[in-house]
Amino acid sequence: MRLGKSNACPHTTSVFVGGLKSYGTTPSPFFRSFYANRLAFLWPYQTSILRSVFLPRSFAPSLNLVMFTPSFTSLLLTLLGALSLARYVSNRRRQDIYRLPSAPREIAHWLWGHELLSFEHEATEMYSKWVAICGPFFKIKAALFHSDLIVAADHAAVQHIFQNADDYVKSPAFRPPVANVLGKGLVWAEGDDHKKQRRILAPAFSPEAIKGMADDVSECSEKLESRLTNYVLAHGGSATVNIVEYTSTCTLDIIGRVAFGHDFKSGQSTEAKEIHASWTGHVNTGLTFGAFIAMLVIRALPFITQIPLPAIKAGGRIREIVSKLAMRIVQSGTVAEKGKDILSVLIKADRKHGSKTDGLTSQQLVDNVSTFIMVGHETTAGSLSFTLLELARKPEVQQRLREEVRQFGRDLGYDDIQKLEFLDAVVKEGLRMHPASPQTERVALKDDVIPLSKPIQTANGETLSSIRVKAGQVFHVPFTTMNTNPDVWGPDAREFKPERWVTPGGVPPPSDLPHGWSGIVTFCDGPRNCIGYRLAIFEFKIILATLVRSLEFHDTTAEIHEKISPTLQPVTDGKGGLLPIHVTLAA
Ligand code: HEM
Repeated sequence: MRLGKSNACPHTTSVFVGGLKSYGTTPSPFFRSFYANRLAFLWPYQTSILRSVFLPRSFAPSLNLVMFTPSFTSLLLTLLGALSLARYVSNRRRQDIYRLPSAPREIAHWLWGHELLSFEHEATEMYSKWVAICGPFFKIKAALFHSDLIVAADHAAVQHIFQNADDYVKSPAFRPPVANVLGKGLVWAEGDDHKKQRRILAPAFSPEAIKGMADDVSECSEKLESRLTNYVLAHGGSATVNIVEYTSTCTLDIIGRVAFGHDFKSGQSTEAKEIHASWTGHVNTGLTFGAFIAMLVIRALPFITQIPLPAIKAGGRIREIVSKLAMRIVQSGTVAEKGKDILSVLIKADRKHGSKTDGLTSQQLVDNVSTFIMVGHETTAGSLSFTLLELARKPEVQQRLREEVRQFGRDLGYDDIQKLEFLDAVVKEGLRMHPASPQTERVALKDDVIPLSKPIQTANGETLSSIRVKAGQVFHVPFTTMNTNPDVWGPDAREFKPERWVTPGGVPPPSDLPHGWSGIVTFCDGPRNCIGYRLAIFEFKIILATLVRSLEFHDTTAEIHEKISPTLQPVTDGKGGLLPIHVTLAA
């Protein structure tokens, strides 16, 4: 058993601020530490190696003859071999990844490692299987000869990673695509830039601010109810719909109104149609093998996102549409003095403090509005659509929810909705089982010691209650796996059972659950948790209550898969963003 102090590397303690670009042509500290770990030992020999590899023997006389004699080459190779061995041994001594259990090595592909299997299966399905074999902290073989990745589903380890957000950053490979689709707003920012943006934006998501959004949320939900009801009536009282198209137009309407007072007209405005078309293209491209390779190539060569490839252009198009809208409003300065939308709140706060240095720049305002529009509508729509599917598959649960909602009458205000106990349970269960972001990734910026809640028994009988990791180590944190782990939630962990939340002892005690909203990690945790979680939960509840009071949802025979692209997506008959549900009027 070992509990030790962090073995921090003095060269890698700087914070990853501003990303690759802000370092100009100098590699960022992340890259320095990342590549230094792997290649530094070759550096003194670079000239010799390059010459011996690239220059034909006939050129030797013009260089240094000694270098090309066989005895020198064998000496050099022996030296390199000895150095590699010494480095390998020292690395093994300084980190514990070698001692971690591994996902079965025999099923790893020589080129794609375990990563292709994860990509091909349902969201985090393989991680759940490997947790059952290896426990909640293990390694997998990465694709393209990248060093092994650690899958972290251990509660203490995950809390440590999320709380120390300056030391565990989003992967550099993740940032260029984010900048491309969402802009350089809160999701993209790191370090001090992130702290500043977060401090300025947080008041726009306070409980009071969300309460101020209640009318907009209710109106948009009622519009959705009318649209679906009219569609069903027009089809003789029953119809099969792609529920994602309905939920996502509603959540887009809501975020348009609450983010910058814009009406997307129930998906009928030109911008709404363009966003929908570009997003659908983006999702479907993300499901292809080409996208899997692209992700790996971006991981190895992040600058590739500057090249105008079709998939990259599709993401850029979403941003173009949304930023144009946001820019129009920011530049016109026509912010309603009484406006409660996020942009009005931010611009008014900026005016009040008259701060040009401490506030967000116009570009950051626009980038954050783009960010909120995209992450604020597709996420909630994804989890909500799967929750409606669960209700369609469990008619008795759906009926219980309908009865509770109906008892409260039609006008459900912000305070009323908090009193609906079973609605709360359904929403928690939907978010537990179908997190909109099924997994995330972090990279260690410095050497560290990570605590474990479940100690690991090594092959030679040692017990590890903490793990030493080196700078550059990549972690995958599978939220869905953590939320549905039978070791934590019991044998019915993967069943949709909202009643567990209202039954004494139905949910494990907080000490057995991870740190996070309601003991689940759906909204992440720590300084980078979801800033919009209150809005997400509130709109989830209002939309669900509004729909079930007048409509009934039924399962179809369609086989629906749950994939990640880039958020949680239903896939039916190979098509992403398609979740058929049969709808009738509720008795
Ligand atoms: C069911 C709905 C939602 C879920 C499950 C969800 C989940 C998450 C998760 C897991 C993260 C952390 C991602 C990571 O660091 O890897 C996150 C971050 C974020 N979410 Fe959400 N989200 C939802 C809805 C929303 C809404 C409605 C908004 C805004 C209107 C929003 C805005 C954000 C932003 C800006 C971040 C980045 C926060 C930061 O890095 O400081 N999300 N969300």
